[in-house]
Amino acid sequence: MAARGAAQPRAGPTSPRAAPRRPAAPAPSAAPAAAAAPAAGPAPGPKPLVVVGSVNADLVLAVDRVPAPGETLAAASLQTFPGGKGANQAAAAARLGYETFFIGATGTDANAPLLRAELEGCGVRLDHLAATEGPSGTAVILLQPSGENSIIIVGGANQDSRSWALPPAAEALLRTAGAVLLQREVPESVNTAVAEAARGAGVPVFLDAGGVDAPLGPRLLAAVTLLSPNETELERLTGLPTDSPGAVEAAARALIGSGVPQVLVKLGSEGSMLLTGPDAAPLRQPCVPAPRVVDTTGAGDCFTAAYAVATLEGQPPRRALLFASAAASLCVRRVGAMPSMPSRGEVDALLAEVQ
Ligand SMILES: Nc1ncnc2c1ncn2[C@@H]1O[C@H](COP(=O)(O)OP(=O)(O)OP(=O)(O)O)[C@@H](O)[C@H]1O
Repeated sequence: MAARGAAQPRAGPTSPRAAPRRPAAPAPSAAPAAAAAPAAGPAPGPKPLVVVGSVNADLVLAVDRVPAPGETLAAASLQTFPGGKGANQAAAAARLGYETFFIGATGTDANAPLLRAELEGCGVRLDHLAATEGPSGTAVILLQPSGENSIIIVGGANQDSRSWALPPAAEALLRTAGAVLLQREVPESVNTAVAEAARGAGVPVFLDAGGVDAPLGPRLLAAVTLLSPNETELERLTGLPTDSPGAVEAAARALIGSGVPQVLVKLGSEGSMLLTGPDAAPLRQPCVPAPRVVDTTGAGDCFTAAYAVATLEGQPPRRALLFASAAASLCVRRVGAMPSMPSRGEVDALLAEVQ
């Protein structure tokens, strides 16, 4: 199975990027309402989305098979793709036209400029993208003819503590964001510190559960506003089965019972399910069918980011679920992770078609 956030080889060139635009509606926040702006001054703008997380170079080697110990094999091709769940989600949100900052770090290797350029091309604000001496996060993917992947991950800058000594301006950004979006490809201590800082300032924290197969610490869980696992992650986190809609709901309720205010479960082609509280009925959203599913890599990242954007724009939960499903449906129609994130225009056009 592909590493979460790892890109697959893509056939075509990177799709054209739309310039980010400001959202139409003001972003809701758990923070106390700000004092009204003086009549003569400019109205405060919508608050940005801040994504904190990983950025990777995915090196895809096409091989006949995995080499045996001591054996040297030739690869038929080598392709390098930008990836990492944090970068994928930042790219998805920016492509949807919402002002999005990415806080993370590349290394100082030859892949760093590629990663920076790809994020920039998607319209992501990189004011707080660090360059930590050493390798960038890297996934070496041995892609076999059967489609099976064997993967070696180099944490690189994503796991380097020097990447996470955040400057005061980045910390201030976290406290004034509309929402903070996290995943699990950086150290848990980083996620916990970021989530606590944001939550302490009244900023909603969305956590995508993908990235590492390990329990979530109680401090992180306590600081999260919305947790979004896929069904495998939900099963691992709760130890409960997720093999039927009823079982998924029961497992999601178990997470709510452990203190997480909202749970958004991604169910692949089965769609998604949102629980907004212990007594709330589940909101179920079928997927928006794709005429041809080409590559589901990054669909979960696209979905979580799109849901965060819709929420920041003030869309009610049911509408936000549909918006995220439409974005993810477009994502699975194209190859790759970051290159397959749809533009706002594409999502609006699909929504107009399916409504
Ligand atoms: N075959 C499909 N057709 C249409 N939409 C899909 C399909 N597969 C996934 N989606 C959409 O993408 C969303 C997220 O997909 P999925 O549940 O596979 O996330 P994930 O497991 O986190 O994915 P990944 O790890 O590949 O990023 C689904 O809730 C659904 O809306």
